[in-house]
Amino acid sequence: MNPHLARLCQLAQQPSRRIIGLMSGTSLDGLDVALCRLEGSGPATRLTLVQFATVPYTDDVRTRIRRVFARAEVSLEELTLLNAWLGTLHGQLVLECLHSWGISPAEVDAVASHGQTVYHAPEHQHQRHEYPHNATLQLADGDHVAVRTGIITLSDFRQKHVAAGGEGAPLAVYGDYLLFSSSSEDRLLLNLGGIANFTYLPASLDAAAVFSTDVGPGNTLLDAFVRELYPEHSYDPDGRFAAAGTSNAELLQALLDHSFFAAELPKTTGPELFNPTYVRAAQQRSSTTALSPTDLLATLTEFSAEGITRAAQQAFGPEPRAAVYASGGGMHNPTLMAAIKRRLPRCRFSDTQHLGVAPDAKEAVLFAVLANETLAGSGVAMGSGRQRVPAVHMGKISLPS
Ligand SMILES: Nc1ncnc2c1ncn2[C@@H]1O[C@H](COP(=O)(O)OP(=O)(O)OP(=O)(O)O)[C@@H](O)[C@H]1O
Ligand SMILES: CC(=O)N[C@H]1[C@@H]2OC[C@@H](O2)[C@@H](O)[C@@H]1O[C@H](C)C(=O)O
Repeated sequence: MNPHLARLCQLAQQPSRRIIGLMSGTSLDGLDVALCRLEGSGPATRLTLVQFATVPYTDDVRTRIRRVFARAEVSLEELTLLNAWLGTLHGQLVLECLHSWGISPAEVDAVASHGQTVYHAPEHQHQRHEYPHNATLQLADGDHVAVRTGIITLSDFRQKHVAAGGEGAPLAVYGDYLLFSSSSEDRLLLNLGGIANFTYLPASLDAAAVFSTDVGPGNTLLDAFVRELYPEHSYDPDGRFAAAGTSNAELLQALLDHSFFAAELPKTTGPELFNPTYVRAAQQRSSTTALSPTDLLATLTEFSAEGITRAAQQAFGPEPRAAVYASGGGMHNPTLMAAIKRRLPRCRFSDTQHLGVAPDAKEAVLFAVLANETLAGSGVAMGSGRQRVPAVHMGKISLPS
């Protein structure tokens, strides 16, 4: 028997596993590396975050990813080269993190690697009728991570979700449900990444009512315009630029004038739609092309907050009431957080640290949970409910040799 397969069987039967979750999100700020200890599986899962680091990307890495990122047309050569290069880079960054933590690769059971989304194409967005299905593409091939680290690697989690009829995202729902459900309160797990999304976890613990949805832009538009208007910054530091401006009602209205906001939940989106071209078209339509930089950023901040609010109202009526636990980089932007809180006055706000998981680590942790389910679980069933995707095990398995 292939010794790696024997090792896989052994892993599946162990009472606990050490799994490194890797996430490289739409903000391209770096690679999140979360070393987790997972006991059990399914609703009995117990997670301990042992170590966490965000390894910042160099300008060179960002530039290479941006050459293909969210672009409908790219060089096929570039895409091919980047896929292998990013896989090796992610593997190397895992080794460097382990070295700095004083942990040897042999002490890790598996890597759960999300890779880098370069194009997300739900059917409602691509509208290519000759392809009547959803699609999404993540780079950083798992074989390269496995060979570089010597650790069994699970990767490319989103394809199975698409194959089972989903949009390939948000996958947060499965981990959120297993880790953060509580019978004491209705919870909204709000992640403010490049794209914002939330997971609803009812106090009833009814799996059929649980769902996760993208709601619109989080930081992606803010980051893009800050980079253009203030080249020395990559994001609006503590929301200061937006706080110095005034939101423009006409532009906000034009930004919200898209079928995505009325589409049924759950739904997904990405920077393929919400990008500077989208904003400029809205500025043209609303005759607001001459807006000052701070007024533009104030409006984009309100736009993100309003997208979240509309999705919450769509799900729960005009006055949503829940305990909101924030995560993702946008929670460090007080102007954005104030705009969200103002619109959802009946919600109570805190962050996932209060649930035992550092907010910046949450997405990487969730991929470790997905890998744990694939290795040792029996499948998180949500297909009968609002999420409308049958239970599937996600992630392809790469052996190190
Ligand atoms: N102090 C801060 N002030 C304002 N914004 C901040 C601050 N710190 C982080 N951010 C925002 O958070 C972003 C990074 O967020 P995060 O790492 O959650 O994104 P991501 O994981 O790439 O996104 P996604 O979840 O969409 O894949 C930064 O680009 C910036 O917009
Ligand atoms: C296609 C893709 O990579 N989507 C990401 C992105 O970043 C945030 C939002 O858009 C979410 O839908 C998803 O990531 C998280 C981790 C998810 O799947 O839950």
